[in-house]
Amino acid sequence: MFITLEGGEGVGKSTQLRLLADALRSHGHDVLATREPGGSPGAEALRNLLLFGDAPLSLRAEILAHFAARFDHVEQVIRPALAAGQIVLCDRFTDSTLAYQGYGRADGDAAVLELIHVLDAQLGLRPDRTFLLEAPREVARQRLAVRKAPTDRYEQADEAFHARVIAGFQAIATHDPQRVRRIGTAQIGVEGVNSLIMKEILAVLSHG
Ligand SMILES: Nc1ncnc2c1ncn2[C@@H]1O[C@H](COP(=O)(O)OP(=O)(O)OP(=O)(O)O)[C@@H](O)[C@H]1O
Ligand SMILES: Cc1cn([C@H]2C[C@H](O)[C@@H](COP(=O)(O)O)O2)c(=O)[nH]c1=O
Repeated sequence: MFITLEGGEGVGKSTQLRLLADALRSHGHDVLATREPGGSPGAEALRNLLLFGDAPLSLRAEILAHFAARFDHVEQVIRPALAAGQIVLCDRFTDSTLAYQGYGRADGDAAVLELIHVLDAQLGLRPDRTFLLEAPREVARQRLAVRKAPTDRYEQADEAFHARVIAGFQAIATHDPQRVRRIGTAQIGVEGVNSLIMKEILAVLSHG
């Protein structure tokens, strides 16, 4: 089973990934928790370039770099883990490229979305479930302000960019409601979000 967590910065993806991995392990499952961009040595090197490199890439170069990282991660880490029967939990996947590059940078430009879909089709791996965590941007910004992590290129982008990213995620969820579950995180707290996601994952594991 391949599960992804998606959403803007500060909505709680990394927190939920850790809690889900612990909860699934306590139910006896073998779990791989991973992230994008990154998750394999080559992809982590590309993450550093994409998030903290001095030279910003042109849009299509940036998309290809995200997919270069993704192909390496899928081929070297995710597929072998799935083949070994592990549940794979991934913090971000192709939906983030659609939201950040396709909507955030390209404002939904059809040719750019098509490029991303073509690369994704070559990848040939779709998540069984995606949990789209959501919070008003102001709430997410306040959470990030207390978190001590270095600020990356995307976090530094202006509010109009982040508004397009959030609208992009909403469009993805609207087009694929069977796969993508939207969860508002502003009101229900970390544990509440975790139990909603666990309930759904356990249902999928028992009924398919
Ligand atoms: N449901 C929640 N309610 C309140 N605070 C939360 C909730 N979920 C996460 N947080 C807090 O918000 C901060 C950001 O959470 P986290 O790092 O998990 O977000 P993220 O989506 O992974 O962010 P990024 O994409 O920037 O890595 C953390 O300090 C975390 O403890
Ligand atoms: C996979 C992917 C990620 N991004 C952006 C989104 C975030 O701003 C960073 C990753 O940081 P995080 O703290 O690990 O969430 O990268 C992107 O723009 N495109 C992508 O495909």
